[in-house]
Amino acid sequence: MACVLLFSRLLPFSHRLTRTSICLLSLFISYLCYCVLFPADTIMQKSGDPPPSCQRVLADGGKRRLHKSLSCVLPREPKPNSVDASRIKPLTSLHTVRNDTPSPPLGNLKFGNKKLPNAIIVGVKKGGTRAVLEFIRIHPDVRAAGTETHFFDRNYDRGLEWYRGLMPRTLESQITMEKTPSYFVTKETPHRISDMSRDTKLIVVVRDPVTRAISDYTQTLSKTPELPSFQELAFRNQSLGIVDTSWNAIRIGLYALHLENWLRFFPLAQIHFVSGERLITDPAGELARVQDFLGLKRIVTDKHFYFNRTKGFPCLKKPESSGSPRCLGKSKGRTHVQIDRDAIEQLRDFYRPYNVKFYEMVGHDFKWE
Ligand SMILES: Nc1ncnc2c1ncn2[C@@H]1O[C@H](COP(=O)(O)OS(=O)(=O)O)[C@@H](OP(=O)(O)O)[C@H]1O
Repeated sequence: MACVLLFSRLLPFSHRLTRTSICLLSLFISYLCYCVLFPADTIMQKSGDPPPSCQRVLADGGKRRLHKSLSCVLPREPKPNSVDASRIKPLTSLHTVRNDTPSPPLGNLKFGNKKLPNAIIVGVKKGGTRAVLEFIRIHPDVRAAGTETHFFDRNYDRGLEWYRGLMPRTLESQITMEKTPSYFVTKETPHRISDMSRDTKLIVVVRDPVTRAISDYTQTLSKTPELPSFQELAFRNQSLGIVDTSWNAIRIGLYALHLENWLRFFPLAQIHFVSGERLITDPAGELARVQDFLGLKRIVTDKHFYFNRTKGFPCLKKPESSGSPRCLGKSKGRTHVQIDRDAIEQLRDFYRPYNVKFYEMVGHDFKWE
């Protein structure tokens, strides 16, 4: 329309112009018409300047213009690795879990933030710590570091920001967890965790110390076949029944002694003890108590477990990440080395007073006989 008007105004004078002038004039008019029909921002988009997501929203038209401007302006977060991304729950499912949870800010909508852990599985080695972590992380309000960080025992010099960097991204409504079983027997760990936050919730998976020691030995033997026999390591003098408490596999099982150190920094109410034995016979029951302790809705239930006869342990029916049933790896649930009955009886006698003391301290009889 603008082109036609312009032509009709200029035409009466054109007869006075030379052929060249007419040509130049037509070119100029064509340029003017082009500018009117294709405004500048459309041309920029077509040149590929804005990110693809912005282009797509623009193509939807004016109705979604606000949406467009937010998605284009928000800083783009780096893509997390595929495991992390698959573990992030859609917001809709979170809201069915906790209706009182306020919506996260728009910037965190997709990936959340890395936070220091609210809860740590601090022990004990070979108690069943991996099972507890894998089972609790099915919960949509829990996210966990996949590997043992060993921050409070081996990597403390690296600082809390390094530690935070190992954590998965969480939404405001989710809690962050990690597990490093050696924490329970490391002298410095309780006060270091307390320095990070006195509110940290602690979980200890305990198991009959005799079975635990044999499990520990079986694992070491699988890596070091030339290892001396269990009896040689466990006793200073087996005929006199003198146990070698300097051997780690024995020392770890002195739960009462280690717990004393923790109680100097944390109240008992802030420590939850999982029975490693019941974790195998009744995983849902133990997980119900863990969820209560963490202040979570009971979402992980017996529906999530089945007993795998080949493995001889409970396995997950449908883990969060893959959607197919899954058991723990081969290093969990190994066949133990055979230890003669006398040695086992001697170790039971040795541990008995420590166990009784431990039951008194925690107010629960774990019945390790
Ligand atoms: N569901 C399920 N599947 C497999 N294994 C299970 C399960 N629940 C508990 N357990 C017991 O966990 C024991 C290993 O304990 P941890 O995970 O704490 O070991 S480690 O300290 O991290 O190496 C492991 O010890 P071993 O049987 O001696 O290998 C298991 O008895």
